[in-house]
Amino acid sequence: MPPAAESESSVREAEASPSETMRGLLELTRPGNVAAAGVLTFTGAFVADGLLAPAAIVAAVAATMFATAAGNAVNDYFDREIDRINRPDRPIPRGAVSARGALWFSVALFAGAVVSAAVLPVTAIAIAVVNLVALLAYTELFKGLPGVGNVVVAYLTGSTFLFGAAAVGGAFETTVLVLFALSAMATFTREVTKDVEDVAGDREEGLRTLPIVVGERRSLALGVAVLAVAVAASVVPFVVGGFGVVYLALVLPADGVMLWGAARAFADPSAGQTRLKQGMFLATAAFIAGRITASGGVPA
Ligand SMILES: CC(C)=CCC/C(C)=C/CC/C(C)=C/CC/C(C)=C/COC[C@H](O)COP(=O)(O)O
Ligand SMILES: CC(C)=CCC/C(C)=C/CC/C(C)=C/CC/C(C)=C/COP(=O)(O)OP(=O)(O)O
Ligand SMILES: [Mg+2]
Repeated sequence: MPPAAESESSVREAEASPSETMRGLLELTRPGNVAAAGVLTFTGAFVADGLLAPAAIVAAVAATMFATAAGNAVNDYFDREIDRINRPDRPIPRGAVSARGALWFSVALFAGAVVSAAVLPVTAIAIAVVNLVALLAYTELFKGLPGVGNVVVAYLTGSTFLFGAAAVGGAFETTVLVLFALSAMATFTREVTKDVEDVAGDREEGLRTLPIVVGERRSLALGVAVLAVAVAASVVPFVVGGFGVVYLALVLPADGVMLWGAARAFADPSAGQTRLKQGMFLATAAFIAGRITASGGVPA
């Protein structure tokens, strides 16, 4: 960052009160995502093994929540110039948190993730190591490559199911793998939609995101195709995973909301990505309800 800009942002930082800074730090973590990622991790463990290993579940959920918070905070640190254009209301561009403060905050959160994951089985530790490296490398290495950043975020989000299941020794249960695939595909579609929403700032910063390289409509069409596959596959946990009809009663409306969001994105990417997220959270509830009402097929 050039000295003048640095001094300008430090002037704004000097105006931030302690309460504004605390609120800014909390906002950096994107607490809604942190909570949701924790729920996904719990769901992976629950689907794989029920509640038979509570200590491992707690450690896995904590690791995921620390890692997601850390990833969001370090993403805003690296994105601070782009966000001055795309998201001027985010904590760093608005001066609530200094860039250096955000960086050290993310380091502390990453340390929490490492300590929490260290007590888990080796498969879970391996997933955590891969994820922590991917989170650190995402913005600088992957985000600016067409489609690659979207795939990385999609993997990271889906991996929470694998991580939770690995924490209790069931990482590769069929149903867990299906939930991994469903959430990864839906997240890919939402990430592409968010890139369409962010084209202005991303182009200004020279990022070669999918919409910038292949066009916005083609990118959105790819997102719809990927989501359609996920929607079609979303009945699998009911057909082969033993998830009850309650699962269908929740996942089918979730599918509808996600498809609605993907279609809406062509006219309004911001509204579309928000709708997609709502559908994804409803689908998460469907997974949990499905496992609670599961019969056969899934461990007691
Ligand atoms: C077809 C079907 C049934 C799909 C399943 C969809 C599903 C359950 C997706 C899970 C999505 C979810 C609840 C993720 C947790 C939150 C999270 C870690 C999201 C990753 O977000 C990265 C994003 O770029 C952050 O941006 P923003 O949300 O705008 O802050
Ligand atoms: C299981 C373990 C140990 C870790 C998983 C950690 C998880 C669930 C990560 C998924 C969420 C995620 C990818 C967070 C990192 C922050 C990120 C990449 C946000 C997206 O950044 P941008 O592409 O800049 O989009 P924004 O415009 O929202 O900033
Ligand atoms: Mg960002």
